[in-house]
Amino acid sequence: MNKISENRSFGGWHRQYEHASAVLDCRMRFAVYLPPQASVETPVPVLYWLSGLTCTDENFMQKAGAQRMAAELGIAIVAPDTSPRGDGVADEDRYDLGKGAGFYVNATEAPWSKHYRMYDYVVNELPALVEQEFPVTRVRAISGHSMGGHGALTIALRNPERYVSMSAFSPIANPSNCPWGELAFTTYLGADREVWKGHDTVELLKTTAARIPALVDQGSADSFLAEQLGTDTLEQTVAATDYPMTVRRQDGYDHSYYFIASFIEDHLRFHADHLKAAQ
Ligand SMILES: N[C@@H](CCC(=O)N[C@@H](CSC=O)C(=O)NCC(=O)O)C(=O)O
Repeated sequence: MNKISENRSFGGWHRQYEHASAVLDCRMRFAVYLPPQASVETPVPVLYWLSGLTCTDENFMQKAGAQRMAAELGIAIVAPDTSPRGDGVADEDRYDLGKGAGFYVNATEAPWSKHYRMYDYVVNELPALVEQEFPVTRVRAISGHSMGGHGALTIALRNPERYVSMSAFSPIANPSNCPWGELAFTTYLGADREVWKGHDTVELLKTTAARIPALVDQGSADSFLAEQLGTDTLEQTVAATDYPMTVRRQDGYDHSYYFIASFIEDHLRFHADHLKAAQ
């Protein structure tokens, strides 16, 4: 693992690292924010942040403005990249498939299955590395935006023993029934819609017995809301299953990081309550 940048921030440190990923079979970059409290004597819990289409580890760290509150609350934040990278990695000449669009699944279809295993990377390989290299505990929460909101919710719902809380901004909540999700799942997972259900928040909510506290924010002026995100279906499913998920509609907000920056404090405080209770 190589450190490739570091910046002091609110008394803590923002750092970027590059490492060889065995799971993805390529070199990967991720970012970590370590709050001032983090030390070997006082390890801190971790919030994993999964970004959306076209993003790298940098979008959230540079635009969300999360560091001040993470420093105050004593939470580390880890932001991985959104797909495998490198010259030998399969790609498509479009923004919603291939590099920058890993959809947090393990691809089973050629040529994608060689590198596109973002589910295993986020669930297992990256936390193992983070917990070995940094002064953090094994108490984790997970959040994300859009494609990353889909990733955060589905990964937590599939692994309730690994996360104390989950949240999302503008998640792709029902990817089996929207153009982004149908394209990605057909391409990475094949045509069997039963397989897709294992990576679809709405479908997972219908069958899970676990109850992970959850917060979702959705802007009313989001240009992707009608066609891609499935928020109405999410709300109906939460009500029908009595799932402990708060879905907030935020008037006039769009899909951008201006929206995320406006409400990230609420999400960090929400996660901090659950992370501290589990320490
Ligand atoms: N057509 C756009 C789409 C890219 C986009 O809007 N990406 C969002 C996430 S969308 C769902 O996963 C994003 O977070 N962009 C990065 C940012 O910093 O805002 C395009 O290609 O521009």
